[in-house]
Amino acid sequence: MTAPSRHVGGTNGFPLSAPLLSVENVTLEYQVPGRVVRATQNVSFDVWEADRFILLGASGCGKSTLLKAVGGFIAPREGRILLDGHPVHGPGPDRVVVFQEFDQLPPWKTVRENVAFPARVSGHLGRKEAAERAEHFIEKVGLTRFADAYPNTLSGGMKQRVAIARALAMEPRVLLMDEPFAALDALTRRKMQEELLALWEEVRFTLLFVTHSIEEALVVGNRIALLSPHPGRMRAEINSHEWDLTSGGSPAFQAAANRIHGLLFEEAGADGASHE
Ligand SMILES: Nc1ncnc2c1ncn2[C@@H]1O[C@H](COP(=O)(O)OP(=O)(O)OP(=O)(O)O)[C@@H](O)[C@H]1O
Repeated sequence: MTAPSRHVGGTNGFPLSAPLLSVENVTLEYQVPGRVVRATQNVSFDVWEADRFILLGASGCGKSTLLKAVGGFIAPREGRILLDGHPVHGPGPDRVVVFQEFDQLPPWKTVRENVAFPARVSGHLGRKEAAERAEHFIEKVGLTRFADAYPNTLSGGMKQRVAIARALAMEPRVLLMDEPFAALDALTRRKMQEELLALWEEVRFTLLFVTHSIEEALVVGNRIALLSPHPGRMRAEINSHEWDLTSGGSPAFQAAANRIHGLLFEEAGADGASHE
């Protein structure tokens, strides 16, 4: 396993600041009739402010379950999750999730209402302030012309833009994204990755992003946790800040993708028995 990267500095090599989010030895399980399904085992990672941290792994390695646990929807069987040093005990507006599904927006609300309402409730804002914040983020995702439209009149990509604007307008401590672009066509997916990175450049939010695409992980993330399945365990953690949307197809990018593929599948397969 590669050494976990740390935001280190100073002369003694200690982290400059405490992590925003700490996942410490987290084991997650589902109780189903007659048995327990262990989704993750002993998973640990730290996310610092303004990180774009990726959970990458094959289907069933527990990525979504980890995201749900950080969201506070599932309690760890073992281990703990800390946000700003405090244990997570349930959902809260400091952690907002953007899902893959296009139906995550209430269809009876316009784009403007979809973005303003949660911001108003979570931020305890007045109507005017919430409306201003909504306008700001609707503009950031390029949907000003559609502010009065209803979700059913928008494309899949536009709905995801609304979901992102809605989440950012709530100003969460960490934005959780569960394969947000996986249901989009390849061109729209790439465009959305571009837009997300441009938004990050501007807003510098902290992102925890789930994907099973190695390429997407490399371009969207600055750090990547590789998980092996059944149950999900940390296989490795790597830095990926050197890659962006212009890197795709270069020999070095391809080599990085191949290396990750090897870490996820070939090496895991070779010694898989010791991880079960
Ligand atoms: N509600 C549930 N009840 C029982 N088992 C579940 C439930 N949700 C997920 N699991 C199991 O937990 C494990 C991890 O699932 P999870 O959805 O977190 O994986 P994932 O890496 O996100 O997969 P995918 O990429 O396919 O979405 C799997 O074995 C899955 O079958």
